[in-house]
Amino acid sequence: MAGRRVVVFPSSVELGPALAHLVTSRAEKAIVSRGRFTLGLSGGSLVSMLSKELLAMPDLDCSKWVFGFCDERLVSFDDPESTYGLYKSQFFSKVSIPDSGILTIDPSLSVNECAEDYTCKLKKAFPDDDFPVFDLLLLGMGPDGHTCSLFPEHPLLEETKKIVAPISDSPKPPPQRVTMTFPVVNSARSVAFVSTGGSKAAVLKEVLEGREGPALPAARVVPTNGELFWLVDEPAAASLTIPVERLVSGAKL
Ligand SMILES: O=C1O[C@H](COP(=O)(O)O)[C@@H](O)[C@H](O)[C@H]1O
Repeated sequence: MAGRRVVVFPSSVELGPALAHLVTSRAEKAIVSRGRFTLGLSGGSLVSMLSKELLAMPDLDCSKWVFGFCDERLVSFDDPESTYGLYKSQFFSKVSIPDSGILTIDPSLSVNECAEDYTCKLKKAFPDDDFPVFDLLLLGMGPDGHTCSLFPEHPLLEETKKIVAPISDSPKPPPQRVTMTFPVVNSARSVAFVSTGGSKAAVLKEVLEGREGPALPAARVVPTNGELFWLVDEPAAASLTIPVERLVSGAKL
């Protein structure tokens, strides 16, 4: 697929620093062009890797960064399932970021109200865009091919109008969540999936090489004008037959 880069690293030891370089290089570029860097975060296994690797970057300056969430679980911030709560303890509490730089959900609301409230926050942060155009979205992919909280065969895959959608029947707990929709994901300037471990090998092949039946959610991420990276480790890439890139250690994306 044109414009898609599938980059395979021996392990997360090499992948992590490359991810951090990708984030900070896109941040520098965005701040020069637009005065700020807008970054959408995912949860799951990404949280600890990203937090550790960004904190290891010399001279990390997030004062002009605006963080949003590609999806979020509707639980209180001190619940171990809260993506914001995890980033707060592992990253936000360790760097200087103005409160206005983190766009959080309001977990006290019902799931429908929460999606509406988060839509308003994104519209306010992106007043010029019909769908918010993030500089970079970092995505994960579950073993079922879901990304954000967009799950296989779920009606939300067909959403074309909403910026943020509520979901009350997530097959992966917790059941109540809010998620960015595909129009937002595919409007981003850059999207990077991070996928590691042998448990992702079979689904990664289906997503990147195609499958019979409807495309899995992760395969529907095709930025309209933006760049798309798949950063994966060797165990996740084990079943791939398409050409991939293998960067030498320390190379930048
Ligand atoms: O539930 C979620 O799962 C996906 C994938 O997580 P992973 O642990 O398999 O990497 C994640 O991207 C999403 O943000 C999260 O809510």
